[in-house]
Amino acid sequence: MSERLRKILTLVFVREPGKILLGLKKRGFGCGLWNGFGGKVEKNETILQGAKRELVEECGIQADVLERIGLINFEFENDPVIMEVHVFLTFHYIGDPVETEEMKPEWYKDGEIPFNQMWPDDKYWFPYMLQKRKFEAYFLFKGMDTILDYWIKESLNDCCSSVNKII
Ligand SMILES: COc1nc(N)nc2c1ncn2[C@H]1C[C@H](O)[C@@H](COP(=O)(O)OP(=O)(O)OP(=O)(O)O)O1
Repeated sequence: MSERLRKILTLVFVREPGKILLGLKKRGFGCGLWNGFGGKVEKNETILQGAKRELVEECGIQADVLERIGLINFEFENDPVIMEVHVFLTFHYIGDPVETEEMKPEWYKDGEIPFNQMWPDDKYWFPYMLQKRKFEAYFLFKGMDTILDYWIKESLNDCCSSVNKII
């Protein structure tokens, strides 16, 4: 997998005890689905900087400390690009969530997460993230709705990625 083209993205979850902040994506990739906050890492920024920037841009929340909790590689059938998504978590943040052009934020209780309006992979790895168990995962999609193959393991390497990045 290391020789494939990769798009590097972030995905950030803001937590309160027993609650999680999700955003309804209002445009672009994943439009109409609830998700964490994040996006493409830009040139000249680290993955962590990208994660913090996207959190501010998408819901107005500033988090100085983000814990890297997961790494998910997504592959879409007939698409040569691997999406490498770095998942972060924070309980420490400044500001109240605000609606932006890209996301409509809302708090959900841990037991009331709307998996039927989320990416189909989420129900597999959310339990790790909610329990603060570091994980790595891989999903192969056919279209946007069907998972053809996947694995999850409870561990997370320090190193990030690979050759042939496109960001
Ligand atoms: C395929 O399964 C996915 N599941 C989940 N939960 N999240 C995913 C999946 N695929 C991508 N994502 C995440 C990763 C990012 O946080 C966003 C996509 O970011 P986007 O393409 O919107 O990036 P931006 O830089 O914000 O894009 P624009 O500014 O160009 O709109 O979804």
